[in-house]
Amino acid sequence: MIETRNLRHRYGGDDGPAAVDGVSLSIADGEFVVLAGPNGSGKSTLVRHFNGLLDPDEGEVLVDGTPVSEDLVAARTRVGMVFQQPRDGFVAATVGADVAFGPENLGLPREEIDRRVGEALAAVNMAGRRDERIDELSGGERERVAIAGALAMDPGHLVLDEPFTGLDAPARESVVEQLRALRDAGTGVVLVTHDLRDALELADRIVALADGQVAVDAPPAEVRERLPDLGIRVPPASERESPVPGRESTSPEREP
Ligand SMILES: Nc1ncnc2c1ncn2[C@@H]1O[C@H](COP(=O)(O)OP(=O)(O)OP(=O)(O)O)[C@@H](O)[C@H]1O
Repeated sequence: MIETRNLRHRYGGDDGPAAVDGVSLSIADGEFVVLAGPNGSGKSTLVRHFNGLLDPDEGEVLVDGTPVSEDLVAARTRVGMVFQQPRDGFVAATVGADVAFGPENLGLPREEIDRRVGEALAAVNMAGRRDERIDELSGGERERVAIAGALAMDPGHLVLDEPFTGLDAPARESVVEQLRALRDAGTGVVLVTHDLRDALELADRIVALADGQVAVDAPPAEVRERLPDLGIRVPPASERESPVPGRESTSPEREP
């Protein structure tokens, strides 16, 4: 369980505007939450509190009932993060070495590290590719390696911040499939996006931010009509129900 209680975050000291402005949320184990909202609404700032990458100015964040500030290691073990455009986020040259980095830092025995790396790569359809160089992979494959790196920590919740940015339609579809499989295996997922094309049918719940506050928090079916008013693109029903890979490769609202 991830909980925020009246969480407030200001960049630039006490006088700065609140990027996250009094957010109270509970995310249950195994829940698939899509965190939506227009550019600058506070999504990335909010999720960076889930494992202590940022400190609250007010309020608190708890993971499994323990304040993140009291046990940073527990929060980071329990909540895995995959950042936007992971191109710069890799720490090793090869797939296997990169995915092993987190478990190695936990000080786990070599056999356990190997087991975790194998399972994590299998979960993202990258089994047998440990020795490949990351700089020779496609964007979608890199994204999957980044997800595997987070999975190797055996997290209860996986947080992905705009994982579809820069991916073409087949690569997006592949990442969506991995997320669906994770959800079905019981891993909680928090998917940050301002574009719901790929996400709506996966979500148990949509949380939409506006100006750092929760504007909507409800199951997808209940919120569809309200999202466009918040600047959130909602796919037409036909697009959601029968996605055709390759049909669209750009979105006017996607970031450059
Ligand atoms: N490091 C920073 N320093 C100062 N202000 C920041 C910083 N990071 C974000 N902000 C500001 O905080 C607000 C929320 O930004 P945040 O990145 O959390 O929003 P977001 O919803 O994730 O946006 P996007 O969809 O563009 O990624 C914005 O006004 C942004 O300009």
